[in-house]
Amino acid sequence: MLAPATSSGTNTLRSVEQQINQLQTLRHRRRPFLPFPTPWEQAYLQHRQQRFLEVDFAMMLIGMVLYLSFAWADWVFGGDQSMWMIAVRAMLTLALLLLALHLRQQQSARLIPMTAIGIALVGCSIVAFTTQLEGSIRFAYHIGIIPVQVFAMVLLRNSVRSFLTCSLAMLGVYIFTAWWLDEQASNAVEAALLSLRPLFILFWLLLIILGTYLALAMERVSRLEFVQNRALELEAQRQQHLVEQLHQLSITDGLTGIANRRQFELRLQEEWQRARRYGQWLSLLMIDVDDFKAFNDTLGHPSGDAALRQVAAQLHSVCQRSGDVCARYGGEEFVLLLADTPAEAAHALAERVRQLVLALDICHPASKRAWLSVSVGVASRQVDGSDSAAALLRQADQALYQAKRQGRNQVCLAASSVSS
Ligand SMILES: Nc1nc2c(ncn2[C@@H]2O[C@H](COP(=O)(O)OP(=O)(O)OP(=O)(O)O)[C@@H](O)[C@H]2O)c(=O)[nH]1
Repeated sequence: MLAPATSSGTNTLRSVEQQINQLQTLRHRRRPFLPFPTPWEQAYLQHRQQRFLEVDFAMMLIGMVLYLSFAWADWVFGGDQSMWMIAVRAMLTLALLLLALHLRQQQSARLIPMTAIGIALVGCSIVAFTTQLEGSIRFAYHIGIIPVQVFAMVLLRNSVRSFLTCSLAMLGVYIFTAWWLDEQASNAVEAALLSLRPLFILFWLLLIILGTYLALAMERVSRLEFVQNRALELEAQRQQHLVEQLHQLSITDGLTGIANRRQFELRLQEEWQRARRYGQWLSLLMIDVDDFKAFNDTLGHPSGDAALRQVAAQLHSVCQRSGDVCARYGGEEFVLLLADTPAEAAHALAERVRQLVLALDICHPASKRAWLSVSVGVASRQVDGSDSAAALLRQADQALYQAKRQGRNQVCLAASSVSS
């Protein structure tokens, strides 16, 4: 029967519509940050990853090359400390490169948080270098933290959380180190530079505030774009479900849930053509409920409807093969189209159908048999170019008429079926 398929389609449609409504609510939220429910958050991270992966990865490589290239400064100004500073630079760059390559290959959504950790480590390494250097040159290393902060602004532009965590971690380490070491100036220039440190921290803070604002705006745009794309995808799914449902409705009988006459006529033409191509047998059973007007008149139309549904279910149960079609032809008349089935097999099946309906034990007070029964007309032919599907239908109808004339509750095989 077609009805259950339609109801599962309705459930899917409802779930798609619920998601569209949820997305609409999200879209109209005024808050600067747009968090998603967990499954969508995962999908969003994946989407962001795919969109920016290549461009961000190139930027990371540039950052690593720049960081490593400053080994020359360690070599020239590092004095006794130069070797370990270069070693730290090289090892950190190598570790970050391997990690970035791995996460890129995995298409992992952790690339952004890992980038934040990597940038924070680079920043901390520069703070560590400043603690080891002697003389005024160490203040050039202090300034070196600013390009790192700018890289954080660029690479973490779509993730406020990662940007803030990374930036505040670097600033925190810097302030803590400055306070803990309590550096002393050895000349007037150093004293002037040390007195400028609060200003430096203030500039840095301004940079972080600016970066946070940019990241919030960029992330919001990126999330809204994701919501919009998802809504479009779901809308396309909704349209497709609606078209499928409409199609199902157009080929289904509303009362019984089996195929309707329209669908039967289409399938009859298809099966007729197929049988003609392969020279196969095609059989048609026309089934009519006996004395149904009297049934309705005595038990009422609702009981008549219920009886028709039960009969349809029995008929449907005998259609086992994919080429078989069970349809309501109209009123209390049904048809079974049996592909690749010769006359004897069709006759046997028709007899089974008749008995199955009797076995329903539906009481029919106005019938002389006392139980609801059907008459069946059977027409079969081995299809060639000499005849038409309409002729097969006519023959089945004539056989049904004969079954009615002979007293109902019986099966009649069309004469033409035997001679074929
Ligand atoms: N309850 C109900 N009755 C229907 C439906 N479609 C057709 N009928 C009734 O089926 C009856 C068919 O009556 P007839 O064509 O006179 O045939 P019959 O009484 O079955 O007599 P025979 O076919 O000669 O045995 C009519 O009373 C229709 O109203 C339906 O969907 N529901």
